[in-house]
Amino acid sequence: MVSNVSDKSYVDEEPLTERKTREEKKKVQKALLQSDVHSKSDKSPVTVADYGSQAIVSYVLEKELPTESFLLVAEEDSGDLRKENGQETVQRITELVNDTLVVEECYTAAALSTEDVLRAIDSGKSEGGSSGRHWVLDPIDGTKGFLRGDQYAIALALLDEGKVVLGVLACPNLPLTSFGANKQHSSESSNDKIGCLFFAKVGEGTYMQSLDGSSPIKVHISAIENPEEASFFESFEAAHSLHDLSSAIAKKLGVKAPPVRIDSQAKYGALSRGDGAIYLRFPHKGYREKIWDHAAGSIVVTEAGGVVTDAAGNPLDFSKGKYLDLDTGIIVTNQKLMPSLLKAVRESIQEKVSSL
Ligand SMILES: Nc1ncnc2c1ncn2[C@@H]1O[C@H](COP(=O)(O)OS(=O)(=O)O)[C@@H](OP(=O)(O)O)[C@H]1O
Ligand SMILES: [Mg+2]
Ligand SMILES: [Mg+2]
Ligand SMILES: [Mg+2]
Repeated sequence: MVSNVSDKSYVDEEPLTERKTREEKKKVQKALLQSDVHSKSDKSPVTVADYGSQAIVSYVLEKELPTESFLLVAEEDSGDLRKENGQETVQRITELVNDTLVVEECYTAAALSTEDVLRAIDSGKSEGGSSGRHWVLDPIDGTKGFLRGDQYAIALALLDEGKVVLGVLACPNLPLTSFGANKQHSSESSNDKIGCLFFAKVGEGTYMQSLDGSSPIKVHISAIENPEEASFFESFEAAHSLHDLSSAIAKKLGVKAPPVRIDSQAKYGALSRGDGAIYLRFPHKGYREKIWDHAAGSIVVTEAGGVVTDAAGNPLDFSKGKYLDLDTGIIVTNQKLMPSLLKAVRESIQEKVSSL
């Protein structure tokens, strides 16, 4: 629940002209990106925006933290870009990066070369682990959502000795007020202002502010205790999570509302302010979860009072390198609902197995 919804800077409707400009920008962005989408070896999409975002975050972190030995675990690498047919794409990424850095006045002096950009992307090659400090970055989480003009997030976290101690989640298409069961694609149609930044530091709670810079407010996970009143989030993409298993779990719990399907770690952000009460994620057999898909989101939720575990109730372990080594899936809710959610998950998985 957003604690001070009476704060007018949050709930003011966006003026019509600004909304039109934003919609126009989105259309242009979408058209531009359709022609700049590439397929990675695992067949997932990557765009100039994924590479550009990784280059910028990596470059800025390294500039801002000159005294720290800088280790970054990030999703993208420059392998495909360094191939012969990657030159044109690298050129476009470099233009995008320089145009963006120019807007931030302190970086105007530095026009980056294509090699600087490739190097910045490759700073993200650290493997993570249980010792020292590692930044963890998903430069665009929910690339498919980004391409559809739906939800996506830029997700950055800091691991200290394998534990998440800081998380920042930028959700440019997430409405500032709420994203509930009846607002599945509200970023396209509502008058709400959009663009949220969530941030959490261990022991200090979770805060949200608008991406255009209002003052932060503290947010809290839903306090709902009766599952009949709860709504739940799951992946937009059926290929990323077993929707039929989530639906069986929700039915067993007595959840009445239909699932709210949104892309990316925006689900964790929305959950941290009480938009829904549960997040269920059950990837298809054989998929290995990466730490950059959950590190920032998990601290944003836990610092807001939530609990994040695997399907067996174990906390997520970010100390094992790039991958999360977990049992079956990821579930998130508040402390009150977790015991009954775990029971419903266990029973539904057993029923699924015995029906095979
Ligand atoms: N097969 C499969 N199963 C499970 N998860 C997968 C799978 N393939 C990809 N991914 C990862 O899902 C990330 C997108 O987040 P979500 O799954 O939460 O969003 S959604 O499906 O787009 O709704 C997405 O993150 P990005 O690659 O950053 O977009 C992937 O890391
Ligand atoms: Mg990806
Ligand atoms: Mg991701
Ligand atoms: Mg990504």
